[in-house]
Amino acid sequence: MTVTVATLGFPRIGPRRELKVALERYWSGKSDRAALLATAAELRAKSWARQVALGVDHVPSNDFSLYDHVLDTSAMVGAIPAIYGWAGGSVDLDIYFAMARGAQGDAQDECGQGCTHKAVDVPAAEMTKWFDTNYHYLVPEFAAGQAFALSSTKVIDEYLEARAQGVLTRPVLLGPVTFLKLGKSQTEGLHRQELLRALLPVYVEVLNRLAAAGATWVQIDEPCLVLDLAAEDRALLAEAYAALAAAATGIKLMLTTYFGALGDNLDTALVLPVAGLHLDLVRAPAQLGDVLAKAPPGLVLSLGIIDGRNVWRADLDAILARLDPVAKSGRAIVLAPSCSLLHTPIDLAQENALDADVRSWLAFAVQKIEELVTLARALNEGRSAVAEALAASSTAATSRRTSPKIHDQAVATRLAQVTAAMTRRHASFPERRRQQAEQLGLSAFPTTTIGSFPQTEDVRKARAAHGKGTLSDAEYESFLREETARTVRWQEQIGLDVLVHGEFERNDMVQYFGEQLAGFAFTRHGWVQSYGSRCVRPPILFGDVSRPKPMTVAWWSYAQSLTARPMKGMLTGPVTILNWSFVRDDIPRALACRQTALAIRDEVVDLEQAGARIIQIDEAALREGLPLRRGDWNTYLTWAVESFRLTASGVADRTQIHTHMCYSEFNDIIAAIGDMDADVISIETARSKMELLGAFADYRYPAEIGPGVYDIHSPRVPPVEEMTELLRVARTRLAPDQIWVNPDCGLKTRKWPETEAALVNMVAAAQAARAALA
Ligand SMILES: Nc1nc2c(c(=O)[nH]1)N[C@@H](CNc1ccc(C(=O)N[C@@H](CCC(=O)N[C@@H](CCC(=O)N[C@@H](CCC(=O)O)C(=O)O)C(=O)O)C(=O)O)cc1)CN2
Ligand code: MET
Ligand SMILES: [Zn+2]
Repeated sequence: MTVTVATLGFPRIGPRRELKVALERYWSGKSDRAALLATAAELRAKSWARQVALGVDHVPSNDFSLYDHVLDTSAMVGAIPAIYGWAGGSVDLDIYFAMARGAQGDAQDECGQGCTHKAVDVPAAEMTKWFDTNYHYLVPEFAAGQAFALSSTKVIDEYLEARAQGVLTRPVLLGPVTFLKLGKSQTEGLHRQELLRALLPVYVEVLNRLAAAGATWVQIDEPCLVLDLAAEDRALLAEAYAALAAAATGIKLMLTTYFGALGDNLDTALVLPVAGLHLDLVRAPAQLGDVLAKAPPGLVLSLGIIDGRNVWRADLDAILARLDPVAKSGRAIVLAPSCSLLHTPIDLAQENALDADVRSWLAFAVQKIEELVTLARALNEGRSAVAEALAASSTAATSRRTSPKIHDQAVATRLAQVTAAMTRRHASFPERRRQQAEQLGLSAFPTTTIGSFPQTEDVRKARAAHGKGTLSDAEYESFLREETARTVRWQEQIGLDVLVHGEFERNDMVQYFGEQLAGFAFTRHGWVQSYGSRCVRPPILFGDVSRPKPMTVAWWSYAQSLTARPMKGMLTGPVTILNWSFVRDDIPRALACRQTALAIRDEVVDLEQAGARIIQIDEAALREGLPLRRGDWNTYLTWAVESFRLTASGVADRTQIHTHMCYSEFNDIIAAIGDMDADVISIETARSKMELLGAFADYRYPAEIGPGVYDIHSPRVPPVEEMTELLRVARTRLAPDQIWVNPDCGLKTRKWPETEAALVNMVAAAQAARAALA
């Protein structure tokens, strides 16, 4: 039987982030809807054509999104919260982007049809991490009596669009059970079974329309199948797929799982009435044996054997050795990446500045597809048909394994000398707190920000020019100094208590450190979507990590020299550096993390020596690194927390260590957060209205907390009363002397006008809280 090749999803942003540019132009009013939609269509056409040219048999459609595929699904089924004022019918772009980004005033109204729009002031929907990735989705919201109706025909439209270009695609849908599981309801006790029963007719309608349009296969993603599931979830899956199989005409479903093993859900998955099943054999290689033993003979297996979550070139010989017996068994198989290629950069061919050795060890989305096609040809036509490609793969694997670039004896020696004492502060928190209060002398409800200030076009342009050499080192430096000085003065002026330098010199909180640490490589165009138009270029951790020289001390010293108020030292922690990088797969993650911890520890000590009284070590990604299965949590949390403590514990008791985590689910890991033993933690709480403080209160979290009162993900300016109210709620959960006042996260994505207005309001809210205390 012929082995075929599928991609489960291709990056949406375009090789040069064309989608980002088009979206931001549209949002700022510099272009119109037609221009945005034309760019989007062009990107889709190019990505389909490219995949066809590379030899993909099952090219996906509806993997593209203007913002997020979960939001697309909410639009498809008409799950639009009442605050967005949707009147039914098809969900238009204004509502779509209001859900994605919030909306304020009438600035965004550009229907251009002469209708009078009311001024709107709505917050964005909640955004959270997609499984254990750095991709964020918009959380679906379900109301009491939630009804569903087909409200966006995007999936059908894009199928037809590709078809018109001669490409018969396999449309991608987010499966109904995962969709419901990712969502939340404002009403307690809203039954998921009722929701599912209301939802299924929409899915049936979509499948029938796709069938009518000519689709034969549909990829239906149910990554919830790799999570710990309750009996109730399993029942929902059974009910959902029975209904889809019974009602949908002629469509074959490829049930797609990724990011882990089916594990104890395998039997559940295998009895679902679907035509195919996709397995992540990178995260969970061992499951292939079980599946082969148990799967009904007619079930098409899609084998996810190329890593969709990392950038390493595959060892094709090793993979072929595993595939041979499956191919010979006569079962229909499809070769695929482990998951959508959304999480990898697009094309290594664009990288001409990478170290040649490191480059030869890498594969981005395009190269991964080439690997899949090579593997399929080896199985279909024999190895000799692709001898050259196989030899190149094998040479690269050997080169990487034996390269002197990845080992550093000094790092190994230093790691061997780490003691338990190095992971503990000297005194316990109450004693540290006393010393810190004495040294800092802050008032109640101290105000601060999380670190970054707006990364304006000017800042980015200056950095780009400096990179190109058209702006000299001295010019760039003096530009950054001026930005920093202005920002420090402004923070003093509006009355913030603890200041930051603004991070203008940083391209990104992880990449900036990656560029200065030994053991990391970085790309020019290796962008990966994080949310909406926002992208990151994850550094590539390929070797042992060390810090050749101080990284942030000079900028901190300059900023502190401008003010008498405490200036926070600002660092990214080792767990976050690790989780937001592409990490080597030849040593355990825990070890790479410890190496990074030692490097950042050196920076912490140097900042203290330079005079820093407060040092913030951001661990924004600690939670997203949590394994998807509860049974694996402890191991991870143990080494992650230990790495943080190793980083933070080189300082005196009077030095205040802050950490920052911008997410809102702590209930499950609050004990580990406590074990980190930070003096102050800032967290994201504005969108969830302080919901998560319950976890801290129940745990009797002893240290100080800055629950974010300003949702920085949206241009919306929160009024004083809104933040005062959030602080009032915080006071019902925490002791007044525990509370700091700060935004949810850094302000790099914001513009100055809204930032200024919001922070002035925030300071006023803190003053109101102080007054209420007196
Ligand atoms: N790594 C990481 N993950 C994270 C976060 C984070 O901050 N970092 N925050 C959370 C939310 N996610 C976010 C992800 C990205 C951005 C973000 O702002 N990204 C920027 C890019 C940041 C960057 O690397 N900037 C570079 C490159 C900027 C650039 O585009 N330069 C132009 C040229 C500039 C010009 O001429 O205008 C180019 O290279 O083409 C720089 O400043 O130097 C963007 O998409 O716009 C924000 C939040 C969770 N995950
Ligand atoms: N210090 C960083 C900033 O303010 C923390 C961001 S967490 C994603 O941008
Ligand atoms: Zn943050």
